[in-house]
Amino acid sequence: MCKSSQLHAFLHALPKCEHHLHLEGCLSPTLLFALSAKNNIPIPSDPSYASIATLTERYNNFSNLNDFLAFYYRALDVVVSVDDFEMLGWEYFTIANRDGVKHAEVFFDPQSHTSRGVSLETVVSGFDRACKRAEKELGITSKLIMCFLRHLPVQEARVTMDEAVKGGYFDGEESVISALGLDSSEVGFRPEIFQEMYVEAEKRGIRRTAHAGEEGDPTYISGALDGLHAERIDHGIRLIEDADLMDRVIKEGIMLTVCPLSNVCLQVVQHVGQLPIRKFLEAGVKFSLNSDDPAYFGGYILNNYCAVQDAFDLSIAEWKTIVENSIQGSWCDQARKDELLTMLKECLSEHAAS
Ligand SMILES: Nc1ncnc2[nH]cnc12
Ligand SMILES: [Zn+2]
Repeated sequence: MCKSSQLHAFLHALPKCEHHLHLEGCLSPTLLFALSAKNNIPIPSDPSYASIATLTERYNNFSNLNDFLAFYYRALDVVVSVDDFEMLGWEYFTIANRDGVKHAEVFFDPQSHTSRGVSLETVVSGFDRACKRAEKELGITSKLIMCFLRHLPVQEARVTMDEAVKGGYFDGEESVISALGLDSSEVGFRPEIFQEMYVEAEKRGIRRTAHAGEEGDPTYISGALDGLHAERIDHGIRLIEDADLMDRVIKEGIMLTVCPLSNVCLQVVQHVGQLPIRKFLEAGVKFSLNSDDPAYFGGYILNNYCAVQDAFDLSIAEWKTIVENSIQGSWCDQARKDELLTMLKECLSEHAAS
């Protein structure tokens, strides 16, 4: 709940688009223990995994991105079947629906599963089922974004991409996987390393984004733009450190997918008020607000909207800008964007009348 309960209702009602959400980051301690029991796969012996409560407590104390990622990858051992992946995806969509998400472009990390002997087909089939069910039962439209793990050798990304192409999942915006992303440990793993795959994806009509400027300096952002032809930047908050690059991002209309609670949990900033939200709004940098790995970072998208409101006391006009930009920066078709813009207009009128 936000400090202002009237604004909480308004933020709740806004038609949200989420662009930075790792489906694997929705594996809550409760679901981890449930899948461990169901699949008879032991929980790690580390004392942090003694109970749901100790694990939740450990999740409140990440020291940085790599500290978090070790828990994120280890937890995945319990996710093995198509049903498990569907359950994980469905966990996200049901909570996203509660929070007012209408359109979601969600990441998944195939290499974190294929390295354990789980096939790409199993992963994609399960997540795709969750996406289709979300559209049918909740009216949430979605896209799947396949991410390469940048800490692994580039040849392994090549193998993953070849497999996606061979499986018929990766050929144009309308295919099961409609976009490419890049995630995992950032510093030391520059975006340009993955250029070859991004060039091929562009030729295939695949949309492109990359994590950059989360822990890495602004050259990681320019590297993703120049080297990968990224159309969006995930996180990107360190853009604020380079005025010329910021001008370029504004001119080219590149949208950042900002994740406020994630940045606090991973100690990129000490509190949400330190994020350049107001500076981005004043300068005209487009951004959406997102939850990243909500099972680990203490909140889903509405918690992120509320945290920004509590820290910056934004006006209704500023929220209109944020939500409009997040609709326009989505990769859905124009008809869907028009529907979302109409929902936004209705939400604003209702708020004005209240
Ligand atoms: N915040 C994040 N940054 C990089 N890789 C990730 N994988 C899951 N969450 C991530
Ligand atoms: Zn992320």
